[in-house]
Amino acid sequence: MRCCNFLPFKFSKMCYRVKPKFTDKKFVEIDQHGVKSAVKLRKKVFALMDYNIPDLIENGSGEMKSKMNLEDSVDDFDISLIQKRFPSITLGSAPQVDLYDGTTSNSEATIISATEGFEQNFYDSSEARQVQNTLSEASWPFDRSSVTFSASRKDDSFPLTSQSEETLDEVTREDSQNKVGLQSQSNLTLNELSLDKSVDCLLGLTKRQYQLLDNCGLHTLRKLLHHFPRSYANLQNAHAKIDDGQYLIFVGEVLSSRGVKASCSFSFLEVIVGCQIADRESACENVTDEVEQKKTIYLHLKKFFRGTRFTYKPFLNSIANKYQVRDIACVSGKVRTMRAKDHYEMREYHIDVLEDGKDLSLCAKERPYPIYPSKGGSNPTFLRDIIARALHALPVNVDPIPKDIREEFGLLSLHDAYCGIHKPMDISEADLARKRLIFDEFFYLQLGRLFQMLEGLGTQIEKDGLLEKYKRPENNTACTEEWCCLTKKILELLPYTLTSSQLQAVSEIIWDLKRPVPMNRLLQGDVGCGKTIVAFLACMEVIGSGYQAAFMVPTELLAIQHYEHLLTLLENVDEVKCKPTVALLTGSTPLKQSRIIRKGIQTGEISMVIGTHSLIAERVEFSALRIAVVDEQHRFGVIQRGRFNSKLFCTSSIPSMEDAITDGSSKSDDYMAPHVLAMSATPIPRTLALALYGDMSLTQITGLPPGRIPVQTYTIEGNDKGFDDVYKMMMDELKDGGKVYLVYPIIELSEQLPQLRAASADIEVISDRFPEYNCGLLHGRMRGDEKEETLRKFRTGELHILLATQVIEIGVDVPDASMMVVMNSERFGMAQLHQLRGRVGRGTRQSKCILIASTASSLNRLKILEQSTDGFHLANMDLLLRGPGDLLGKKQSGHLPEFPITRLEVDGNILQDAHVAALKMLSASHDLEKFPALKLELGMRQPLCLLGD
Ligand SMILES: Nc1ncnc2c1ncn2[C@@H]1O[C@H](COP(=O)(O)OP(=O)(O)OP(=O)(O)O)[C@@H](O)[C@H]1O
Repeated sequence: MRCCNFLPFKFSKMCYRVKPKFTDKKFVEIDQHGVKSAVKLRKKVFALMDYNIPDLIENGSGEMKSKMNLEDSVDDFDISLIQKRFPSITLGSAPQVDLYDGTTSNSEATIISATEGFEQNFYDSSEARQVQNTLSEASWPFDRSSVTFSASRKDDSFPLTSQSEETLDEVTREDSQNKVGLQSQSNLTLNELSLDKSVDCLLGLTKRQYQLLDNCGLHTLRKLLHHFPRSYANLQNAHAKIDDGQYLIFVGEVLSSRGVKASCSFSFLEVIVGCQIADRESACENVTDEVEQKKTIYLHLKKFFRGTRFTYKPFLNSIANKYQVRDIACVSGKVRTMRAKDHYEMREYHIDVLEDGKDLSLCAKERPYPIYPSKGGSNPTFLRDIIARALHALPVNVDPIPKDIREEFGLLSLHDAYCGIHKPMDISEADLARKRLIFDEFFYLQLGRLFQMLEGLGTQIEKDGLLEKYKRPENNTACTEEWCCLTKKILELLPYTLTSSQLQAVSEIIWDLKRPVPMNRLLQGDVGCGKTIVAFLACMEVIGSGYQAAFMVPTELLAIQHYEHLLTLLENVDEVKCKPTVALLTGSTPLKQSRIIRKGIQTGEISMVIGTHSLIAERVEFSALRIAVVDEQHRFGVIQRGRFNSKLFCTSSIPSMEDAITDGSSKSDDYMAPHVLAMSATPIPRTLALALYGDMSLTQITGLPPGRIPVQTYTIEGNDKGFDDVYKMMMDELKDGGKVYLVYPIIELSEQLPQLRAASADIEVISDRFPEYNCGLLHGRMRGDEKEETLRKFRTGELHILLATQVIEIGVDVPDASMMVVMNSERFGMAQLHQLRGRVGRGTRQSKCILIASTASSLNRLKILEQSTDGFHLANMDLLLRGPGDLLGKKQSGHLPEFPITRLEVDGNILQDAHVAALKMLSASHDLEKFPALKLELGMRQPLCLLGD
């Protein structure tokens, strides 16, 4: 066999076997063949095999020993001395610490407290701060002159070794102190502030790497830096037993450092670090031996480079020379056991060379090790390296938020935040960094929305007024005396008195209605708290001032219910000069009638219209629409809600109501978009509401009307015994004069889901079971009039049991319905179940709600409902359990801004800060002209077209 064919064959075989014992033998064979390139080939073998250096040293030829220059190193190196300085080297395996693992903030709190405890025990942080690490490995390709470092960061993760670099650090420190700040923002060059430079500004980035980043969508520094770690491994000091895949931290001596060209386009750096650790195994064998046994382990740190340019000798030498034999280094990362005993490979690692005379205790500190999610096929180690480079390339004064705002809200600078999230010295630093980045996510959202609202206003006074309104929402109420006559009259005629929370809500809304700026308000309240009357009163206020009102609901059933309710309320309103004319407009309204109604709306004869989506149809033209109420607003898209905005009114008043105009504001209010009052009966946590509707004012009705008895909730497993019990309870309730809802997840039986009970299939079963009571069926496939007829019969008592699907979930108000049974209730979300439950307990009767679960295991989640009837509490629980996406449903969560790092369920307080900060900035400069960097950043983050409807 020809030598050139033979050698590759032999090598490939060796590599395949990966048996270090054969290494020497094979080398002898190579030498025997006298191949010129034997040395070269040998390097390739090293590259491709898990070879065993000490074996080579002990068993190998002298030539090899001298080449490797390792013998002395091993002899001289007394790791035990160093290890004595690290009393913390006691821990073994460590679980990975997930940044976002838990569903509550507890996990984060535990991590922090655990770390704090650890730090207290093992080192004095002031000492630790003194240590300087060496230049990180990833820094080699940079143009060092362009790199600046933040001095405000307590520990620099990218410490410098040379004097000149320290001087640079000093300069930067002064620089950062002087430059950043509210007054000086105009001094910053916008170029410097831009995080949106292409990643190709990173020196040393190969074409292939650039391509890779581009493919993953990480084409700018911002994108790259916003690829946040998924979690942090909690680095532990190596103990005797090292397992595959652990993230460990070691201190040891560099035994060798080599840059090896493995092929014409492939090279690698290998640094071998020897570390001494306690030898548990031999200690166990020799129990009488009091002296602790030590053993040396060998870490093979490997880093691979692909590309011809990385195979040149100067490059290989430069990377190898960064680590000198006998350097003491702190190595952290993921270990992989090699075949040879006590040899471990690390491909994902971080190495810091420690300087002489420095306190090494820092190395014993637990250090979070960022773990990145892979993206677009690029591996996490690669991303880690590139991100490290991006951090180096990041100018220190990259922060568009002025210094005084940062100080006021206790925020890190943006530069430090990026360093802190990607290379934290400890978990608390990562946490601070995270706080800053979350702040930014909320801040720009709030800023953008407020900015846009201000832009829509003409005068400075109006702008100041709007900001003032947001700053002091508690002052924004109109007391009852300020209400118009019609509203006051209806208030008097109500068969009940409003609760204080309802009164407050009406006052807030009416205050807003009197402003020249279109209101955009969300009225939230628990099921049955009495939102409808609050909205009606708001409509009356507008009508009483000579304008029109529209009330849009998601279902026809609800529209009819509200219409009838309002007519009853207005029946007694005789003394008022102009009694409002109310119309009902839904998809089922006969064509002729709907034409008449539309005409009435257009001429202004109709002052209020209640209806479904039909109200926002283009053909419906209002004469003077001043308020649009959108009930169950989450059922409508943002666009649909926004449609009302196009219904500007062009005359100042309705002809028939001219006399009623009291506020005299009409003239100036021509061509204004109507006020929008959105209502939600699905309480969503305040944070989520603000995030979703950042541009909306929020009014909450907190209590329930007096005399309500909380609904008793029971969870029961749906087995034979369970159903027997439920039927018995139903019978008792019916005998007692009550009415029962049975709620089903589906209408017809399904072959795919045989465990589900279906409404139409059960009607016979229930009728047979309760022969002396009348049963009715209500579901979404029925015609509008059929549904209405069935509901009417149930309301009047002709029907005693109503088998329904979730069509009854919203708005159905039958006050004397006193019991609800929900079949397969695990199929419903918590908020949905709460809504359903809200259909009972609306009168003075003690009501029950029975949640039947298909399996025992699903009972736990339902038990939360057993314990609480507070919708806000349940919404919070739901948010924690399912996250905002599921809680809001597809339609609405589609409008939730993307929060890459924020968890809305736990980060609510930061949102409040961000809101205040945004108001401050805009108060200082309405158009942000004083803060060009901030304005630029806002434009980058929030393309304004995405913000509005
Ligand atoms: N202050 C009050 N005192 C007594 N009853 C009230 C009061 N306010 C409203 N109600 C009555 O409470 C019932 C529920 O009111 P309403 O339908 O407005 O609630 P809601 O908040 O819209 O509920 P849902 O979210 O279920 O639609 C109605 O029958 C209403 O007449």
